[in-house]
Amino acid sequence: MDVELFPRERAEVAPGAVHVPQWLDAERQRALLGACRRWARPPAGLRTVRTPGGGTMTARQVCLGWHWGVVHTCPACGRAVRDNPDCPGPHWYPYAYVRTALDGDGAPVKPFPAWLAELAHDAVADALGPRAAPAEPYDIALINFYDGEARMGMHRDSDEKSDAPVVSLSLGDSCVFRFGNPRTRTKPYTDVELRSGDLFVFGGPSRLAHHGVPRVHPGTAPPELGLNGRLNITLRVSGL
Ligand SMILES: O=C(O)CCC(=O)C(=O)O
Ligand SMILES: [Fe+2]
Repeated sequence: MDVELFPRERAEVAPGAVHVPQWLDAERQRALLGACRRWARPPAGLRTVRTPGGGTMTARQVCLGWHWGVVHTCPACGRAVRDNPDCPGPHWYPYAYVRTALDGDGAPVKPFPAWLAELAHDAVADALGPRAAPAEPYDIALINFYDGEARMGMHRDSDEKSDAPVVSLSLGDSCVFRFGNPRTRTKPYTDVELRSGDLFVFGGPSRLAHHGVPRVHPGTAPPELGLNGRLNITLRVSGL
């Protein structure tokens, strides 16, 4: 990793949304990457997630603690569909947190380790202050792997029953992380470059803000990490 002439500064991107550059040092990044490689293996390993309407997400995902995925498939058309006018079947919001990889190999979700809950707690305390750290333990990890072509559309993390801040850790290639507002998927938003080792925490008035990843910059990972592509680990409190 190049040494910066001027270190990147921490920034409050929106109320309750803080970017802390280089929060994980090289050794902790390597350790977290090693854990992600173990979690990505079957059973209940890395999978392709379906989108409502019959497509697939370009980032592939593995979950810990609770599995987030498609639980309702339209009986008429077989797709994870919310509102398909061509389909005579009833439609539901197709996603939920469950304990098995229902839309993968059907195996039980891997456990959420205590050390990861501690890491999430420390991340919130560092980014937002010790009073912002929730009393309930962090118990969900969604780990997304992006190759150079992968993206993530604007969305809100709204399936949790807790308002505890979301903790996001990045490894590997840099990306453009678009952080918006709770009301619309469009402007106003701020584009932030997230690099390997960066922390981003969003809670309080920004807990339900729209966000997404419009672009990954291939080949920008620190060479000593040994990862082609980008991993993002989001840690959440389920409230379930
Ligand atoms: O990859 C990222 O930085 C964002 C991931 C995300 O928004 C999510 O998993 O819900
Ligand atoms: Fe998200």
